[in-house]
Amino acid sequence: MSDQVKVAVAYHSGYGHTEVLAQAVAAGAENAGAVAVTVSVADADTVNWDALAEADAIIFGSPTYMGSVSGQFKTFMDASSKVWAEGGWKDKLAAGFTNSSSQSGDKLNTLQQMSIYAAQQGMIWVSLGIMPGNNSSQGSTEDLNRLGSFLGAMAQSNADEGAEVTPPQSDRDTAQALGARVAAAAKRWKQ
Ligand SMILES: Cc1cc2nc3c(=O)[nH]c(=O)nc-3n(C[C@H](O)[C@H](O)[C@H](O)COP(=O)(O)O)c2cc1C
Repeated sequence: MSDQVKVAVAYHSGYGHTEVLAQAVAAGAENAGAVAVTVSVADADTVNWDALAEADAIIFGSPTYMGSVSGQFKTFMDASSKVWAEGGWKDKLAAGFTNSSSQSGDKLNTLQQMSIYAAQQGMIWVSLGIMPGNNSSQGSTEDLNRLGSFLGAMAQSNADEGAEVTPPQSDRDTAQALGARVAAAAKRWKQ
């Protein structure tokens, strides 16, 4: 067995904003020494299940649509019931990120959904591990974790702007930090 940690980022993105974050998460994992791969789950029939099976950690990403994961992400979750039946992802690390247009937008529900899903799969949930930013007179929207999440990484994309502009750099950096944290945790977990 190779010592190098493998991190897979399993994500759906309808309009590209969450995809930018998926790439940031993967970059963060790679910067921390892991091999990272992004796996689109937009079409449950063509998901790269092998890449997910080979990973030491899977980081889930979905936009928040109607206060929960997107329909496509939920279809992927349901399609993974075969993996669940076989305990295929048991003891892998898991984490999550989400993005929506409102500051809250009920993103917490999406991360909770992902963490319960990971628990059902017998996975071990890794939190964001960054103190809340932008919550004092000294804070700013440029802070890491500017939306103050603990369970996973949250991002906010203005509804009238494309993924080349929004979410802002602070959210991309927060996603990158999540990828690095999971890669480091997976390295320790693997020893
Ligand atoms: C069907 C639908 C439902 C949405 N529901 C929410 C929501 O509950 N809360 C919110 O803040 N934004 C909501 N949005 C906005 C998206 O979360 C936002 O546009 C996000 O950046 C889309 O990410 P994507 O480009 O990766 O699909 C919704 C958008 C769509 C299309």
